[in-house]
Amino acid sequence: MKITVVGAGAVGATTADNIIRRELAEEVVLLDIKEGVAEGKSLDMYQTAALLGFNTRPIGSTNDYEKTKGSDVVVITSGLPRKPGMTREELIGINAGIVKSVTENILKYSPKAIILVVSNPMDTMTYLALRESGIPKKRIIGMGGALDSARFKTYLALEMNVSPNDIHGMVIGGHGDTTMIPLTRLATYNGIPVSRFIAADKLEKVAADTMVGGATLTKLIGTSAWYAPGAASAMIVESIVRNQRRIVPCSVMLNGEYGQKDICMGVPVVIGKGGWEKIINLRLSDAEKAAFAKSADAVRSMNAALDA
Ligand SMILES: NC(=O)C1=CN([C@@H]2O[C@H](COP(=O)(O)OP(=O)(O)OC[C@H]3O[C@@H](n4cnc5c(N)ncnc54)[C@H](O)[C@@H]3O)[C@@H](O)[C@H]2O)C=CC1
Ligand SMILES: O=C([O-])CC(=O)C(=O)O
Repeated sequence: MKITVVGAGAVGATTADNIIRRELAEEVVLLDIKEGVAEGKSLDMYQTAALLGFNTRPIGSTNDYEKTKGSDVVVITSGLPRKPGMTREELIGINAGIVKSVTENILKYSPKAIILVVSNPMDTMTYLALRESGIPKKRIIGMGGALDSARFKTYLALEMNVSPNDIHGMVIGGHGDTTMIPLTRLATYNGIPVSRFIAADKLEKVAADTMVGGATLTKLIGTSAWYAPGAASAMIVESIVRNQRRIVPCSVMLNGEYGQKDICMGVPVVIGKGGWEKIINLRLSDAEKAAFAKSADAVRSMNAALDA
């Protein structure tokens, strides 16, 4: 098994670090355009092997795609992160060009790879990678809902003063400050609806905090987050390489599911060795359906900006 992570910045390096520590592949290639950075970070990571006991070999590359040849899974994190006060959508101008060229280069050397898109605005970048590559849709997955759901569970756990590990919940829709949909109605504390433990107004605040989870961190840190994004990306990679068939909300191409077509958006999917294997069709309430349709309108207008 060989995995490539493109972009050796905050998210890419953290993703690679999580993948390596869990020995998800024999080789992990980290690639960046900045001279020496991927090589340096890979060597730094490899020097933790003697301390942590893993056997995966990280390999750095300054824009040499030959080194990525034959990758089974590729994570694309290259691109600008937002600064405080910005939306993810404002990154489209620069990141679209980066994601397009990276996808082309990757597929030249790894035509069978499953691609996990992380760069923002993620739903549109996922759509772009699929449209430009023309590879089977099940091999292109956008990472957003895994992270948003982790944030949702964390805020629920903090509100209830319980372990996040006992909370189940999903965030679907677009990966944007106003487009994501935390499914409070379906969230549970070990199977028990969280509404039994949290008052309605508090639950609404948890949902609102989840939606601006990325913006809150960006304001605090000065750039966007990387620990949870890296862990979320590695979790999806693990479900692919170990064929765990976990249900994870991911941005995938819809063809009539959830009432939408020709758009990549976050819905629960089964993730296994073939990529996303099937979409789980949730029975949404009327309000949730309306929120999904509104979210789709926003994502669709962002996709239209690709051709503007
Ligand atoms: N989908 C999600 O849930 C999340 C998405 N993101 C997004 O991930 C992206 C990366 O964020 P960070 O790692 O924090 O940024 P960063 O600035 O730390 O790293 C980005 C890296 O990409 C590299 N890069 C730029 N153009 C490249 C190219 N053509 N080929 C290879 N490498 C190239 C840069 O040199 C830099 O090292 C951003 O677009 C950010 O918005 C971040 C967190 C969560
Ligand atoms: O907030 C951002 O710009 C980065 C991101 O997508 C997240 O952390 O959810």
